[in-house]
Amino acid sequence: MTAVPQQVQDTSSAATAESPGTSEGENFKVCIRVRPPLPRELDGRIAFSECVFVESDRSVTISDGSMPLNALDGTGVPPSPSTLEAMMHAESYGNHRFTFDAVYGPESHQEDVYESCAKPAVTSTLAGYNATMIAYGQTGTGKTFTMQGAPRGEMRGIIPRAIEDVFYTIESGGDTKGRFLVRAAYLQIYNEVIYDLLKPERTNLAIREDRRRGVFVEGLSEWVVRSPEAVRLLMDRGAQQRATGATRMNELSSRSHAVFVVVVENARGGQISQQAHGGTNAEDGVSVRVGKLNLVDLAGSERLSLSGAAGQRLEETKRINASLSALGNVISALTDPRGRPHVPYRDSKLTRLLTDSLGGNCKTTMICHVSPALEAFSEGLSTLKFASRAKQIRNEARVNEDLDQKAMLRKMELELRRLRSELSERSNKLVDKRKLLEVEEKRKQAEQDKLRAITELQNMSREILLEKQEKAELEERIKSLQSQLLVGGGAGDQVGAAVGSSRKAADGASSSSPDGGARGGGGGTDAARVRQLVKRENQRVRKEYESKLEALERERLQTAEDRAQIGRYKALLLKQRDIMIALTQRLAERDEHIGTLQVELEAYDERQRRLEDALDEKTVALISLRKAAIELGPNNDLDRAAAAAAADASALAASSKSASEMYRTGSDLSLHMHGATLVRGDSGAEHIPTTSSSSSTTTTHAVPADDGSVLARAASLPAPSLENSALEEENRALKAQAADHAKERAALRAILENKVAGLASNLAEDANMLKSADDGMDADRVESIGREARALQRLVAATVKALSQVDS
Ligand SMILES: Nc1ncnc2c1ncn2[C@@H]1O[C@H](COP(=O)(O)OP(=O)(O)OP(=O)(O)O)[C@@H](O)[C@H]1O
Repeated sequence: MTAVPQQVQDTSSAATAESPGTSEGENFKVCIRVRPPLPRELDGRIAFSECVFVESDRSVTISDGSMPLNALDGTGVPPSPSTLEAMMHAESYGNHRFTFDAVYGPESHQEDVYESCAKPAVTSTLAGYNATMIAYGQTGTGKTFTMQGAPRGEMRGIIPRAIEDVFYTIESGGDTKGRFLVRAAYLQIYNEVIYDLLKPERTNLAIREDRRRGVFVEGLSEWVVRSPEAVRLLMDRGAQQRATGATRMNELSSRSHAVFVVVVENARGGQISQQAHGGTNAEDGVSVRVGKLNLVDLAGSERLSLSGAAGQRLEETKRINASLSALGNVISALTDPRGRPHVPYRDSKLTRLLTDSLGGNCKTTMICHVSPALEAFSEGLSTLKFASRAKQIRNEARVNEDLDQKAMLRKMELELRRLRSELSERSNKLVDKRKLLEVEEKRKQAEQDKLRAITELQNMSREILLEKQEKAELEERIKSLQSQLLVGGGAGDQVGAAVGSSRKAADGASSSSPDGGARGGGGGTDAARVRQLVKRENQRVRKEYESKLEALERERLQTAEDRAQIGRYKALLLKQRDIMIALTQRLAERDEHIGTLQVELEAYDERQRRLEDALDEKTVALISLRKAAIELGPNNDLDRAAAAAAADASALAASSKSASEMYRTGSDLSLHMHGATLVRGDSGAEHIPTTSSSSSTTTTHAVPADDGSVLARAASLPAPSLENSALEEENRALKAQAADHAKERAALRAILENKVAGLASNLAEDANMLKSADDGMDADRVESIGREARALQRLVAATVKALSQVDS
């Protein structure tokens, strides 16, 4: 092997300048992970050629293959300064060796990476530190694999393992003490815009900074989680929202920087108490530590010339490269050997968000990923140089005490405490209310008992009073009896004897007391007698009272019976009143009917009168004709015709008059039927017997013009035959008129008969009804209505009879 200048740049001296034990060096760790070759690299057109060689768990060499890797191996000769200088200007070829906090080769396991690289930072968050894990590297080098990996199993990445560890550590209670609250948030920076991956509607979020919270994303949703499973669900949800796309180097390339944030609050010491005014009491020995773990999966850098990206993909790549370049600038500024000039955190959202993680209050671990393939030599070398530079960053990590007492855990505990106290207060109130109700119930019961007792007492005292009164009455009676006995006033021989012996006994005892007999030794018998007397008297009085009570009871029953009877009478009276009202209505209707009939009758009379007048005039004319006929000679036709006409007229007049009178004097049962019966003679002519004086009267009447014409015609008859035929003609007309009249009369009679019969039957019904309901009714009134009805019935019968006679 020819001697060639060593082109190995060994950064180990710079990277490990600080001993691992010092805090600042510990706070910013840089690890390298080399992924295994992918199938596409192994099976590609160009045979796979390796360029990254892991030499130990802390050192790695990258070689473009232009010289043997082991060229310096075994020489142990450090490069001369001139050689180093030459190397610095020949960065893109040759062999480069780097030393870091840890180097993981292609065969490294997820668990190893987590345990040695991530775990210390993760557990430090439980102690109140900020910790950040940043996966850096070219696209397709395994950043997402390291951070997320598979959700379950051996391939689980740092994030799921970190979450599990957080909960495991809390639950196992090892070094951790107190109460914990774990919250999670998930965001992505895509095209320099911040998105909330757990609330996709929240976009374009702003980064803010304040003294208490440091740098934070305003409006980013935080989710309280109680188990690794809950966190896994959040991660899955967020991963679905994350921007990915296929690139030449990676089929599922992350096109955004993703940050999964876990905040752990730990309250230690005494309980958080709430002051009366609602604030917290800082003096109660409670300390709340707030640790924040940022798990950052950066989008991969990509050479535009190689990516072949265009359009949106090109824009994404540019933005990704720009933000990664800003990250490089921040790191350069932070590691500037001239000191710490302006650090351009604000040049990108990524660096702004990672302000604390880069040179601030944080325990940061950067895992830089490289591809083993020679084709990625240039990017790999660039990554290693970047990592080497970052390794010089110094962070100052300190425990975050929640001095302002605004930690969410504190707030939640206070809220919990407040709610608990409210609950207990309400429960107490409820109990109080229940007690109050019970007491109230008891009070009511007691009041009722008291009232009942008072009533009973009143009853008892009333009874006692009565008893006392009775007793006093009895005593009074006894006294009066005794006084009677003392004076010996005829109260019976037995009593007199008893008292007499009592007095004797009293005298013997030289006692002047009225009841001395009972007290004295010899008065024992007297006292017994008196008692017997009193007993008897008592019995008598009792009997007397009992009989009085019975009498009173009887009286009470009688009164009740009377009252019931009165009620019945009252009901009957009401019924009778209703019947009277109905009857009065019927009578009024009947009066109305009678009035109508009266009017009809009067009309008929009027017509009758006119007919009679006409007949009278005819009669006069006939008489004149008769005279003329007599003068002409016997048995002439004119004479016969005149006689027949006179008879006819006379009959008609009589008939009219009788009918008229019959109706006018309808109430008179001894109705006279004037007029005559029409008799048909053998000759066929009608014969009218002249029974009326009017028929033979010779009185002359003023003849009206029409009827006068008949007379005039008769008087001026040229021959008797002509006269006769005229008269016969007229006679026939009169007969026809009479027949019409008779028909009319018959019809009128039928109507009248029906109406009168109806009225009569109504009256009969009324009378019957009255009879059946005359219980307690005025007897005179009933009788008078009955009489009226009977009279009407008789009147009707007579009328009907008379009419029948007229007809026959
Ligand atoms: N250590 C590893 N062991 C096995 N396979 C790995 C490892 N690292 C990466 N891979 C595989 O390499 C491919 C690319 O990995 P990954 O997507 O994690 O890269 P990346 O750096 O996140 O890419 P990008 O920046 O484009 O998102 C995946 O198929 C992944 O499974």
